[in-house]
Amino acid sequence: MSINFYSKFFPLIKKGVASVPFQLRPLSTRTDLFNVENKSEEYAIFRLNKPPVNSLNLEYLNLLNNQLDEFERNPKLKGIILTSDVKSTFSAGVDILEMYKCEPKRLEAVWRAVQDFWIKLYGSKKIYIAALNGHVLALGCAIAMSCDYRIMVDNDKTKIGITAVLLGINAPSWVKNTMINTIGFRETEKSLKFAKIYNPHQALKLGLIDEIVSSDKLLSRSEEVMKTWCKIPTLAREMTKESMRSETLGKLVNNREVDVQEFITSTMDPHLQDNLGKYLASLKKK
Ligand SMILES: CCCCC/C=C/C/C=C\CCC/C=C/C(=O)SCCNC(=O)CCNC(=O)[C@H](O)C(C)(C)COP(=O)(O)OP(=O)(O)OC[C@H]1O[C@@H](n2cnc3c(N)ncnc32)[C@H](O)[C@@H]1OP(=O)(O)O
Repeated sequence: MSINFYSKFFPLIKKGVASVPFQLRPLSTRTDLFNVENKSEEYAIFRLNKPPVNSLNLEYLNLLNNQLDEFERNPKLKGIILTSDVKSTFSAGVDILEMYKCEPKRLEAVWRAVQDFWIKLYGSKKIYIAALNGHVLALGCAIAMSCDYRIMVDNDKTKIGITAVLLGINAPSWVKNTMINTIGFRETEKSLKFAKIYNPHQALKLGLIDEIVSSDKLLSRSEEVMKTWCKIPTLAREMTKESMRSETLGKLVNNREVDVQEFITSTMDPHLQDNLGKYLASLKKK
């Protein structure tokens, strides 16, 4: 069995990048939109910071994809804690303005960047812990589910879930598969079919998240879990992750064009555009 999981799929994402030689990286990276803090040689904290809700547009997805590549190029780094500096939101998913009244070419680029992000994250051999400080919606929920472990703040007002169906969107098969792998088939069917949104305690009961902690303990608990897992023999942990995830990953890697076309066709549908316009207005009205 191949142990080089990421580089097995990576050339399919961005030809040639897998051969970029390893270089020494700075201790931390800060941009206006995210912050990476290397806590030790072994793990880093990756904080999204695009107020008001960490919505994912093309430029942001490209930036985040570059950062995931950066993590992969560091062989000493074992894990990443993914969280957000934005108050009360982890991520509200794709920037709806990218989907509403959009140009097909731009929409295609957005979707390819979304696919890249999921393939890099779900396919990474490294340990990803999602420290969920706030709302985790739509693609934000798919991102959290693609991590190895989810810890969420204890706040009943915080929401997690995917409500695509309310707007007439059938969630892509790789999102469904990720959810099935997290909470099982029956709960996924109910969750997606009925646009279920959960508070942290409901999500914990379902297995959508793994732990709940008070907000002041979110990072310390995430670091505690990370430190424990960094002690597990790396090769065996990586091989186990690969064997658990390769089938699901391969279903998108080998089917990207169909997934792109399905997304463009469904998003450009006039009925969906109408729904998106109303939905955007309802968000702005609040
Ligand atoms: C189109 C929805 C389809 C659902 C898609 C389902 C997905 C299936 C899974 C994955 C892949 C498929 C394709 C993926 C698509 C998406 O991810 S689309 C994004 C769907 N996201 C949402 O429906 C979340 C919408 N947002 C909210 O519910 C709330 O904003 C909140 C995150 C709970 C935060 O609430 P609050 O703190 O009260 O903040 P406001 O609602 O006032 O929002 C602040 C401003 O941010 C704007 N905004 C919110 N979300 C988005 C977004 N996703 N894209 C762009 N802009 C967003 C909001 O309009 C406010 O703007 P103003 O300040 O009023 O200008």
